[in-house]
Amino acid sequence: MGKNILEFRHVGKKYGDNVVLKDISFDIEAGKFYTLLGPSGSGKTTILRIIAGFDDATSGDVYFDGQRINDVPANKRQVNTVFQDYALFPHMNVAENVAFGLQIKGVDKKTIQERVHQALHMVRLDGYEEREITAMSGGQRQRVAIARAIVNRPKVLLLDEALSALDHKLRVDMQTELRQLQRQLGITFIFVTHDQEEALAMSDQIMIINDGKIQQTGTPVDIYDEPLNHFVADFIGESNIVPAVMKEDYLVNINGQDFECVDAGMKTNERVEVVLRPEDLDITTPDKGKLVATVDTQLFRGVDYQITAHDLRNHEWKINSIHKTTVGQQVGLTFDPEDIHVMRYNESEADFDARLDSYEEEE
Ligand SMILES: Nc1ncnc2c1ncn2[C@@H]1O[C@H](COP(=O)(O)OP(=O)(O)OP(=O)(O)O)[C@@H](O)[C@H]1O
Repeated sequence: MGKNILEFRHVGKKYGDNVVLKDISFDIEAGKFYTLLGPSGSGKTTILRIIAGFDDATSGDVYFDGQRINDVPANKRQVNTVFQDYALFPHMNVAENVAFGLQIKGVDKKTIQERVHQALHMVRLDGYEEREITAMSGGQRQRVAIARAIVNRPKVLLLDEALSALDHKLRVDMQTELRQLQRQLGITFIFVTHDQEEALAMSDQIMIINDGKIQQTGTPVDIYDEPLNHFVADFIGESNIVPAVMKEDYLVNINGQDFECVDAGMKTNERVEVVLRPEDLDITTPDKGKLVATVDTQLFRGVDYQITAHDLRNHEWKINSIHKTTVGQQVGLTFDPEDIHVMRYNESEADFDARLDSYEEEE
């Protein structure tokens, strides 16, 4: 484990009666690329604002490099922010925009010039010093905004939906660039997005937030393969999420049938949810399938077919397969027991039983 640059301990935030963050604790390791991922209104920007010092936590403690910083003003923190709209000064040229923060701090002219030069070089904008902001493209403005933030040599760079104003192609290019820049600079990036593909592609660690609570923190692979709860499994990628009951440590009853699974440490008769990703399911003949289903839709996607099918209990399954089917065809669904991911069920038992009942009644 590396050193923590930032720690939240039981941080809560309220605006009036509106509870926006609920007892949030996490550690941010120095030099890594973190992504805060969650739906609109989940509290991502609020976390960034508390880190930057633009907003106060209502309760709890925030530590930066081991020091409590709740009362340290924004301009005294070693943190810079790249905003969604970049917030550049339109009446200044590129170099003046990047130099602004250093001028405010009273840094001497020669040093400013050197550092502006360096910062523009880092974002591959050498030679653009005199260019007016209004004569720069969206992607170039994005780079100026990043240069303006890194020129201060912050220990942590916060990026709030920093790529969302760019078109798709440029956005994908910038994802690679940002990732390279972070490695080159070796500073901690905390990137906010509601785009899961962006989060999976860029991050060392993803923190999934919903409803003011951290739902799960982990590497992209952890989050995708081992979601902790229904929200995470549903939010990241496509999933089949099915209520099920544990029979033994390694046996789970799905849809009235027992399936071997990896021992996930659940109790016998525990109510669980099972996640099977569409790419983990495949199509075979009905006699060879673990489940029998009827194809409802099929979409050709170049590399494979995206298929939906309903089983004998009328439950819908999403399958990605290289095997072509026809709508209305009866097929078998296969999967490898190792790909069954079992999750603890967080809702009340009554809710679960109602869901299981309705599922079984569909027969
Ligand atoms: N200054 C404020 N006063 C009152 N409520 C606020 C204030 N700022 C944010 N909120 C509320 O706090 C909640 C979380 O907002 P926040 O901006 O952190 O969400 P977010 O996850 O960043 O969303 P988005 O992806 O839409 O930017 C929202 O319900 C929002 O309405």
